[in-house]
Amino acid sequence: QKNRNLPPGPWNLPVIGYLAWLDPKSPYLTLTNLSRRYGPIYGLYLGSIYTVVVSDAKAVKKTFNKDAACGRAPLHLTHGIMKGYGLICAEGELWKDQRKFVHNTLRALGASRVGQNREKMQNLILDDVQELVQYIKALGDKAVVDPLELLRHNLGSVINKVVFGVSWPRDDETWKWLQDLQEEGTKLIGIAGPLNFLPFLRFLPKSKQTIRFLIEGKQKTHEMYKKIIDEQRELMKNGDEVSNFIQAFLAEKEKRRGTDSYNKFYNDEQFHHLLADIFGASLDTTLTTLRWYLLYLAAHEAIQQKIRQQLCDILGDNPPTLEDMSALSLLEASIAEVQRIRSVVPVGIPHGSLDQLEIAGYVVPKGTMIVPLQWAIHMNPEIWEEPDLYKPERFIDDQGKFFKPESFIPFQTGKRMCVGDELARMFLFLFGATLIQNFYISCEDKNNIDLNGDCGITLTPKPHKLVFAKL
Ligand code: HEM
Repeated sequence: QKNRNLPPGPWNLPVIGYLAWLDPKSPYLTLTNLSRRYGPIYGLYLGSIYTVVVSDAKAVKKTFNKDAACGRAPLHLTHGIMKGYGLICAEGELWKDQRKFVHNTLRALGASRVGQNREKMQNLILDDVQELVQYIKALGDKAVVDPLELLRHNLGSVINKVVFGVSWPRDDETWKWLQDLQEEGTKLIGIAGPLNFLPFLRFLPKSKQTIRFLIEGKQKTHEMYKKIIDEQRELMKNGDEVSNFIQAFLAEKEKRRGTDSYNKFYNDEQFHHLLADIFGASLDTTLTTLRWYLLYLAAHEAIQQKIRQQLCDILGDNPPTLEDMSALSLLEASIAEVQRIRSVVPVGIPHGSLDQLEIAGYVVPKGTMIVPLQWAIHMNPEIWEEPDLYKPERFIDDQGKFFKPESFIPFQTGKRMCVGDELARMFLFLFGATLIQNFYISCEDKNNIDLNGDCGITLTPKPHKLVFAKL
């Protein structure tokens, strides 16, 4: 290692590397412990894949700003199953083109800090927020519910409108099927982790079954997309302004007619993978963050009351709007603090090196998986005093304003940072503020509040119920 100037790291077994010692339920904890021992940049083998783990926010930023670090890790999931299509798994020219297209489309649809469609997007979200509030109120003065299904329907409903231009009722069969598939798929991707690193596991019957489920699920959703795309194509004939992702893609494809990119980047295969990526990347992450947020509010009733007081002082009885965001510093801070204390992607979304590159003086070879270890960064006691405590005031400056410390990277940083961060901020703010304004939220069993998560592709709260008491 010294001769090749690789980062330090633990001893690895042949073939399986460090996988034998990785806690399968909480791999982020094993990796965090190693970072305390070997430092903020260390290397190890996960199966056959050489991996560099970075647990320093500055180093993540510097690294992920380099073109050579903008690839995806050489995993079976990204390269074998998704075949490099879509956005999350794409690389090179395809990634650059589609990233720009997705970024511009989100802005044009109103998911941006400024612009005329911001209010349109806000109203689209608020419609579903209000529907959720009415639904919970109809369940009784003190509704005891698992927030998972409620939030998934209404968050998903906004996302369906933005991505597909479709709005399904709560009990629609296609919508239920899509949600179940998404949940099962996410679970299996988590379980299929070792498949990514140990190619020979793919030949075991159990693994074959998992891979078949993922591939069949993908094919079935793509079939469904085809029908929705045809409907949207018809609607576009009215000549109205583009109002969702499908229409934006069709319009962009038309613009590219006669150029190389028409077939290369705007083909059906890419289209379907891209739709699945936007849907999956936005629903899972915002849903999980909101679930954690409500659970933490229920477990910290005094903090919840302080946030409600600020809402009342600033808004009175008016519903929240995005204009109010900067004045509601405690609300913003309490959301950020939950994103810190329960990173929804605790090991981060890994990158892959497209070329040899330098990270903090070490030389990292081409084809390395680079892990931005969010958990270690967000729970580092040298940066965050008493990191295990929920303290929204960490994100409030001397003037009482919300601020983001450099070591806070739930959306990661650099050239490949989450493209939907603004949309996520809108979702979390509008759903969070409205629910606190309308309900007193508490835990069903106050003596048994479990704030530990289950780790698949995301870190999710364990199944739980909350009490929503009407205010
Ligand atoms: C709280 C909510 C969210 C969190 C915590 C989150 C987090 C992340 C992270 C950590 C990445 C990896 C960035 C990297 O590779 O460096 C990512 C990528 C991505 N996110 Fe999000 N995200 C959220 C919401 C959304 C939403 C609402 C959208 C909707 C458009 C979205 C779309 C994407 C896409 C398409 C990528 C892939 C970008 C690329 O590979 O270039 N995300 N997200």
